[in-house]
Amino acid sequence: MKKEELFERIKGKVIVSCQAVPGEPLYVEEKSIMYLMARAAKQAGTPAIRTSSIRDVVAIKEETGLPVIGLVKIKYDGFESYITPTMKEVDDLVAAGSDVIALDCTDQKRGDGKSISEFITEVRTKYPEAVLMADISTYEEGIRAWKLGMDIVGTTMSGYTSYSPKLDGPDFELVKKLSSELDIPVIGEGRVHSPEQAVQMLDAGAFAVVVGGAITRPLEIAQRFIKAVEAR
Ligand SMILES: CC(=O)N[C@H](C=O)[C@@H](O)[C@H](O)[C@H](O)COP(=O)(O)O
Repeated sequence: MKKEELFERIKGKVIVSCQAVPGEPLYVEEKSIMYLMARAAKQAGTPAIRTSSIRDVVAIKEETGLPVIGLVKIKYDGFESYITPTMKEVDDLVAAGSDVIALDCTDQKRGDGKSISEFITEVRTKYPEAVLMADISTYEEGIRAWKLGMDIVGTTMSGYTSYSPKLDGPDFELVKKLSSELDIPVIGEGRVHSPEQAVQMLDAGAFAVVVGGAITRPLEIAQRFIKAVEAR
């Protein structure tokens, strides 16, 4: 799908993130079951799915026919970044037909001696036509990713790097600042737990919103209910 067509499709919408990694209740070793979550999200009207792992990218594309924002979560020795940290994962996602490739564009430590600017430039050079999403945690990281030619910036990592604010809810401020500066889509992502917060993300300037755990992580949802009741 062409970049412009994809942008038109997701503008002002909720993209559902369907992810389960080993250790999570919905991770099944033998086969991907995330395509069932994606089926539900499609029926609800989502224009695209965000997912992790090659097998889930493939299964979800096959099930839904929707464009997919793909990433590979992997923790290499010496790396803090774990979202599509090296060219190997980028190559695999491209080969799997991922419509968008999401990668960590934070200042977190990389174990390969490359700066994040070098890595982004390598990816952009190798795949000039790919649609690349930068998962960032601060304003400065967002600006740098944009300057280096990333196509989309997402606030995915805000709250998950040691130096970004630890908020209970979404980072509306970051969305607001980035969307007023950048001429590429800024996706509001991370801890959007209610429909009201999704609307607030768009009101803050987000081009689209990604909602994950609040829809597709039953453990997280159940914990939130139980915690609230226990605190009563
Ligand atoms: C920090 C990190 O690793 N985020 C991951 C990135 O893809 C996913 O685990 C999140 O579910 C996704 O960002 C959506 O966020 P939330 O599930 O809060 O709606």
